[in-house]
Amino acid sequence: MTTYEVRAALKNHARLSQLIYPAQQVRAQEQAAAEACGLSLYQLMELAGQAVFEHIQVTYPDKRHWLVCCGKGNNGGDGWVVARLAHQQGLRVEVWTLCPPEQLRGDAAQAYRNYLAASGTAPQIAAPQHWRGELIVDAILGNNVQGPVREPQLSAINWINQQTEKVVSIDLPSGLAADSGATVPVAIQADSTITLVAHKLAPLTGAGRQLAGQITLASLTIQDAFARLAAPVAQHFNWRDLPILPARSRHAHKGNHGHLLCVGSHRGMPGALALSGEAALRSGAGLVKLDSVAEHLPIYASRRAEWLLGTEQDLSQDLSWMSTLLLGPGLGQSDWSSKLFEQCLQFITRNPLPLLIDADGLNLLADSPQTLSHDCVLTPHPKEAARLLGCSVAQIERDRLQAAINIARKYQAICLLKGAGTIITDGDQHFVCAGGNPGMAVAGMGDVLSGIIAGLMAQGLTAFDAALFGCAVHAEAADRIARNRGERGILAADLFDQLPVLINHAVTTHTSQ
Ligand SMILES: NC(=O)C1=CN([C@@H]2O[C@H](COP(=O)(O)OP(=O)(O)OC[C@H]3O[C@@H](n4cnc5c(N)ncnc54)[C@H](O)[C@@H]3O)[C@@H](O)[C@H]2O)[C@H](O)CC1
Ligand SMILES: [K+]
Repeated sequence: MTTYEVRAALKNHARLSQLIYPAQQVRAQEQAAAEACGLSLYQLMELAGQAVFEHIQVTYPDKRHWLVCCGKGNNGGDGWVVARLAHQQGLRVEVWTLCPPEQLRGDAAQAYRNYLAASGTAPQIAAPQHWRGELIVDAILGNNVQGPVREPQLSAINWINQQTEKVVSIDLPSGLAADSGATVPVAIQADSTITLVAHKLAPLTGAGRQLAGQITLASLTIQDAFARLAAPVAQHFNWRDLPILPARSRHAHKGNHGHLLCVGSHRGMPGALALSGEAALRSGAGLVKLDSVAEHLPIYASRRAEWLLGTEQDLSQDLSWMSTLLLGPGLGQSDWSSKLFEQCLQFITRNPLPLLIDADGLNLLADSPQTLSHDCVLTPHPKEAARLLGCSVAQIERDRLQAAINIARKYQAICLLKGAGTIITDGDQHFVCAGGNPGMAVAGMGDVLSGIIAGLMAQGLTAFDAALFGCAVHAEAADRIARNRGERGILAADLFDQLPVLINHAVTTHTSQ
């Protein structure tokens, strides 16, 4: 397979709705973008309020008694617009303002005055007592949270999180830091979030994906002007965005599609390497060899005749045979593990070849850090990422993108940081996978992912392209199963049947066009 520019194709076909912007870029450019469209910032706030109001009416048509909680800034201003529109439509709406109205400034003050003129109803300052409504609009904090949430916003967030009614957040769940995803100390748990102007990173990865609920983007009619002015930080993508893989030549033979060597599975852990090895075959790798402890070989031989098999005695010759190395699934951290790890890394250092390090291979790498190459993919989950950076898991989760960038730069490799909204970066270009679901948080899913990516690298995709393609296919496979059978009870091996369909489906779809 010729080297294929998955990354370039994703970037060339990116829609604005897939680009992710730093909050500072949104705040800096939305005014110029609005003015380029003949709009004032206040008119943009009106559009924001209308978008939120219409979203709520469509999503929750039966909810006729709302509480709108407005903060001090323009996120609160959006809330005043929503409250006014709801009042004008005859809904029962109460406003809880965290800022005495006379202290409001700018567009937010204007939105408040328009609300008061339309409703004649003064807002309440204190937390509602014995409130019995149906829906809460979170207009407390938006994309401009600075530092840990202070009072009275903190108490308001905690009060809302204790209610049972539906919660709709404007722009971001209040308290969620737009770019890092930090929630210090707490953020709103929303049922849905209407993201304004452009996507920010936090709701798309890590805890933010849970806090935001269902995300809807409202670009407020300024998307084209905004895209010309602002610089995105990352791109959101999924399986449907993947470019076609080149069809295979008619006279291909198994040697054309890579010699993948999978090293791992210390004594008692045969399953990990089997999952990776099968995923690699299902992803189109030509020859796949498993090197593990001798006692596992009969298990592998009885499970899949297609594999070549070896032990640590064969490792030296197998390293010379291979074109791509997958190191780590089930490897363990024993002396046996360390010996194989060192032998593999020393070989790769002398003979640079595509390499994927996963699982305990990452823990062993963390114990003896060394720079690798951009033809290497590291696939840590947050705990392994913390080991690789020598920090805590909490620090990883407080800024997932920066953590992935730090790993990519420290080890000079592609970093795929697993978790909700997997992040893939080479340290300069950053992608967030939109696919995936909590049903993937089960044993073996990581082994399958590493097998898919290594299988694609064996077929000639670059490390970055294989990580992007493999991550999206892995997530889509699990999402299809979840759509059919629900999220609980998905087994890692269940993905195998989906893999050829998804990889070849891309080929079939595009070749038919
Ligand atoms: N017309 C427009 O500009 C539009 C803005 N949109 C909405 O506005 C927000 C961004 O508004 P901004 O005033 O910049 O910030 P916020 O409303 O998010 O909050 C700032 C506000 O909150 C206080 N604050 C900041 N940090 C903390 C903290 N850690 N604890 C407590 N309070 C905090 C701060 O003092 C300010 O008063 C954006 O999200 C949109 O919702 C729309 O895009 C429409 C056009
Ligand atoms: K909000």
